[in-house]
Amino acid sequence: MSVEAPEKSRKISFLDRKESGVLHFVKYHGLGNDFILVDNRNSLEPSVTPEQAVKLCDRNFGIGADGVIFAMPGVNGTDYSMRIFNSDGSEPEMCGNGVRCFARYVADLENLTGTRSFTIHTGAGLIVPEIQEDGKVKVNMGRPVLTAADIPTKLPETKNGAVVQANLAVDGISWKVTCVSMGNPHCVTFGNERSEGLQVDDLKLAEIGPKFEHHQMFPSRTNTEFVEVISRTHLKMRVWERGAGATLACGTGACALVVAAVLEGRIERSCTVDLPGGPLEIEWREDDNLVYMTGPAEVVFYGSIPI
Ligand SMILES: N[C@@H](CCC[C@H](N)C(=O)O)C(=O)O
Repeated sequence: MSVEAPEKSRKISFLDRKESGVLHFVKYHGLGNDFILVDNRNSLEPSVTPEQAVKLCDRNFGIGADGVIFAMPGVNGTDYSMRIFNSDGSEPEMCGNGVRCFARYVADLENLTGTRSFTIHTGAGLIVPEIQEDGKVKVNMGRPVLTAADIPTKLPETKNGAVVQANLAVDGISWKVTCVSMGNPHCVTFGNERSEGLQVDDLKLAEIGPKFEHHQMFPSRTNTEFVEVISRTHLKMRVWERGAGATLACGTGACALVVAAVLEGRIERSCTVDLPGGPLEIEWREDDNLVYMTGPAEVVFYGSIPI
């Protein structure tokens, strides 16, 4: 693997390179949730297989990342399509931190500067990121899905057709969970029968996370957010991601937990979410039911690797 510093003068020539047998990529991160971005604008078929993605994401034997993201041609009139493989090779429908990185990446590929907005086709439908003047990316993340069958979860709907504070038994403890899909499934919990309010720093995430991810109540597995309420406009969370494990941030997860916290009557609709990698601003609008996420996306390095 070769690595190049992200200097402005070298970017264009690097991004234009296309030798066969070599993958040219740019690594980005959104609050430490890191991705290998691949220029796939010439095809709707990913140029990397799920098995290769697992190797590329390996932090000891590969580049190291939480996922591989492909910038593809748009469909149905959109500017681009985005697909992603998790670090275990599975393909999720959406990725919030990834879509912010995607916006910065395509702006770089197309040599665009200043404020820019793109329409992106994803497995979760149309997503619209906008690069702001300060370099942060504000994303229209669409509307949350709350019906059990569509999340999907086998847990019962408990409140107005949504799964709110349902009981989920994990290791003999009953957890209160609210389930939300932001295109991908999320199980959000603020506590269990032993402790009503979580202190998220005390959780043994690597022990408990996989038990939620693979729980029989989640037929497509699930991402799980463990949340501590700091105030009515401030939450703190740790996440166990489907297909990636403990990560430093999850954008769809931050959106899902704000929706869950509003449904549980814990917070206002506009909120700061502290993730291990830093804060995201999330707003769930009452008038049109859309969720907006604002946060950073940064280049880590440019690289090439034989494939
Ligand atoms: N980190 C992402 C979510 C990535 C997909 C997730 N692991 C899944 O399988 O659903 C985010 O920022 O949203």
